Amino acid sequence: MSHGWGYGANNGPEKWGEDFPVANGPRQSPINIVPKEAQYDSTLKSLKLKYDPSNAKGILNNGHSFQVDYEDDANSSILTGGPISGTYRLKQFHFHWGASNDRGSEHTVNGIKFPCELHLVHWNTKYPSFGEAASQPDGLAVVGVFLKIGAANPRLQKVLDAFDSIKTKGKQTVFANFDPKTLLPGSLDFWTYDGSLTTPPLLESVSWIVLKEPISVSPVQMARFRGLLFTGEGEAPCCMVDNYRPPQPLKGRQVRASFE
Ligand SMILES: NS(=O)(=O)c1ccc(NC(=O)CN2C(=O)C=CC2=O)cc1
Ligand SMILES: [Zn+2]
Repeated sequence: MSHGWGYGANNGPEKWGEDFPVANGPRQSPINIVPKEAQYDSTLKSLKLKYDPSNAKGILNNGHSFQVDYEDDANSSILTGGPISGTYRLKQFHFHWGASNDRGSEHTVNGIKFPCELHLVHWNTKYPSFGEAASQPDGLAVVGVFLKIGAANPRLQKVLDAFDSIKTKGKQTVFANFDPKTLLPGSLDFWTYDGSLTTPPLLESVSWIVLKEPISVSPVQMARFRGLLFTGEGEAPCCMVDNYRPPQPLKGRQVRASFE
């Protein structure tokens, strides 16, 4: 691709391998999760997420999604337990969604697509920085949460209310005092497998932790996600939708379940 990667016909997931050959690697993400083929692992610890809301810094439209960035210069917003060993720090969270409610998630369950998927991105503090960790096989841990159509989710409101300030690519605004734990479902039951970033550079450094229980989002709230733009101010507007990579080959990987 002579131009930057994206989700269009000329620069989308089917083309990423031209600039990022790891796209065809042995541990790519996302995947289709088949619960009946996941192995219950009683040695998996329960997930521990401890977030300090004051670590929230800002919210940014990066032209592929929007992300909420966190201060990560101390162990104040961390993930421990689950399949990982050691302490991983929250770096940012973001979402992937569809142009309509029949698609949008990256992971699927028995081939079912959800309209949206939340990713909470953490890096292993055994490495000096996110960038360093992102190039290591045990460098990152991403918690994935499915969103399903239902009642309006009041926990999303603060994020949605920031959209008017970050409509176009490159726009960002202050986003303070937000605890991402409020976005999690009641159960922390999860599936886990070794995978990758789902966007370029597609680095194979992610321990994926996908929660079984979805959270709700209303059709009106989903419509507001779709009001964001991939494009920058003054460019021909292109709605930020279908910013998801489809499931990738499992290539013999084992998916483990924290629950029976
Ligand atoms: N969709 S996903 O697999 O959770 C996924 C997660 C993360 C990234 N990339 C980054 O985090 C890039 N990045 C840096 O390198 C430093 C800050 C930052 O945002 C790409 C994909
Ligand atoms: Zn993501």
